[in-house]
Amino acid sequence: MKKIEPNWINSFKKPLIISGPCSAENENQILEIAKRLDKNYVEIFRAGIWKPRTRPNNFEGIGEIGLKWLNKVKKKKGFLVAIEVANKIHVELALKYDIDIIWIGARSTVNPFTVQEIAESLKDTNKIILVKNPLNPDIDLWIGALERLINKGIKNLGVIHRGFSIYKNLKYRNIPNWKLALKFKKLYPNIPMLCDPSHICGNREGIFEVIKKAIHFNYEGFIIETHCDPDKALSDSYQQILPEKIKEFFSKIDFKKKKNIKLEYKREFINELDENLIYLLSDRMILSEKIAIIKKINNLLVFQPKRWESLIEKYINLGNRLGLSKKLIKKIFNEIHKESINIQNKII
Ligand SMILES: C=C(O[C@@H]1C=C(C(=O)O)C=C[C@H]1O)C(=O)O
Repeated sequence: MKKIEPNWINSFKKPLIISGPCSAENENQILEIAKRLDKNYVEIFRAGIWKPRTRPNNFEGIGEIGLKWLNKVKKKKGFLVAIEVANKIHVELALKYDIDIIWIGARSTVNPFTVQEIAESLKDTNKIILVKNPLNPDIDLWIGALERLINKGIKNLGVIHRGFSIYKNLKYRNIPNWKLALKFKKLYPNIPMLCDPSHICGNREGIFEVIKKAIHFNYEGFIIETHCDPDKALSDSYQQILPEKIKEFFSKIDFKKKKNIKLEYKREFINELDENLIYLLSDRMILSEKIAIIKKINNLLVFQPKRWESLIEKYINLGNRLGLSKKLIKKIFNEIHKESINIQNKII
């Protein structure tokens, strides 16, 4: 990748906060959210105009009229405005309505044809272009998207870590990969990196915990979804927070208090893995309950020595291959098995 000069981000407060609704729904909603966002914290107003929904027949965005509402936010409320684009027509409209910041969504970053089309229609723009990570944790795909934009003379670039798609939701809707994002940062230190806690979490509860982590990892900014009535939002209602929450949270953060990043980063990894272990254990015990119901109906014994012996042998071998002692595997799985038997005995 060509060298990128340090840049546009310096003209904003640190951290840069982009906020606003997942989707523009109506003019009142847009103006109300803009009114309630504190401009001492939020400098850029976001709103989805075209929404890439997983299943059809959902609200797929308000379209061009929403760009007029964003112009009002710009003129009346003094925010810069940001939207997502996913094709040439979106780009043309974004430029026509003088949108200041344009981002490419995760579902577009995965597709080089889409990125190429967007890059060509943005050719030589001075607008700020942000690229969300692709759905799958493939750093080259992310870098490739930036290269396509750079090749078309686009200079004001940034990236957004919005987490990666997973088959099964454990704690997150899209699991953050801090390691991959930090690797990116190391490779391209002059490209500002923002964090999108709303899409990482997929719920309101975890958002500020994710922001705190990202602050420790030196992220330059955040894109956070806000709505004046989150429960009634037409898209992603679970993850939007009230506009006032932004000031409430950021006013309490001491940005000078930095922790040891290397240690924090490793600890973060451990916490993440431990939490996933707990989620998996919970799933495993739920399955034991279901098995107990089947055993009850079929008059079977709870303890199945043959199955248990074959399982423990298999696990010891797998542990051995992965550098874990027989003693450890036996200890852990004996406890798990004991608990599983207790659960089943209560049902039978
Ligand atoms: C879950 C079962 O019941 C018991 C519990 C087991 C476990 O938790 O791994 C395995 C065998 C049985 O002793 C089963 O029969 O598969």
